[in-house]
Amino acid sequence: MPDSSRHPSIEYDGFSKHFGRIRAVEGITFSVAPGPIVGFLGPNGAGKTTALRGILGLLRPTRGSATALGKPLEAPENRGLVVGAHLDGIGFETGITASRHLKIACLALGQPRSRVDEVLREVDLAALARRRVKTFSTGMVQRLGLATALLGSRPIFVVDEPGNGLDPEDLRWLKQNLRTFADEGGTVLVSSHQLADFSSIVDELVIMKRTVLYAGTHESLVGADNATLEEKYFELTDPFAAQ
Ligand SMILES: Nc1ncnc2c1ncn2[C@@H]1O[C@H](COP(=O)(O)OP(=O)(O)OP(=O)(O)O)[C@@H](O)[C@H]1O
Repeated sequence: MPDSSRHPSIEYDGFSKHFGRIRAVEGITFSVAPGPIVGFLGPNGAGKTTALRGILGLLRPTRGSATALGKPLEAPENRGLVVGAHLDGIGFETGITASRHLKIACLALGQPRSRVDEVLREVDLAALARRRVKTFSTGMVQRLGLATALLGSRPIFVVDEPGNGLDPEDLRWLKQNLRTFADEGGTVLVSSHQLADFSSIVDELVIMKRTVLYAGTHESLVGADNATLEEKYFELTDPFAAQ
């Protein structure tokens, strides 16, 4: 992002990912520093999840690089300790309880079991710790995903479409949590295609559609001509429809 006084935690440098003939992401370059909440926006199929999977070391770039704290996260033991992530469509073993799920994740991450109760409290799921995940609502599943991402007390938090399935109360809770994490010096990159949900919370924006269309502050995007984020977003992503 444009403020070079903060050392970036996430850096994409010419990152491209092709799946056969599908050019999902083409040469994206931007960085994210601790402090601001950075919204990663783009229409369906724009390549957001592919780019996030790149930073998590879950896929290899066709060209370029994606690094967190200066390194690619390909080693699984590094991945969990640097970046807490909650990706859209993540699966849970539905027959187990929330508490059991988190205990297994603690083992995988080398975290003490005491973190389980702490994160359950952080995401307001303590009362449901012994309920089976298959009985959870979508919002509860989202909270469990976020709890898993928070387990390692990591400096970077990457969240893909966290608003999906959340009611307004859940959404307010989520925004407050992301803000607290960022205010405490965490790095937050949160993807969405739901503009209204996040326009009130993101400080900086990366808007992409295969390539980066905008990377900068929320204020400078909408400020100059007093436009709304939605107007600017459509101008960038669908210039013909915006006319
Ligand atoms: N494993 C894969 N194999 C083939 N094509 C893929 C694969 N993963 C993603 N794609 C394609 O890459 C493009 C970008 O997909 P991606 O999921 O990254 O977009 P997105 O911005 O996250 O979309 P959404 O908001 O709908 O989740 C799409 O055309 C998708 O079909």
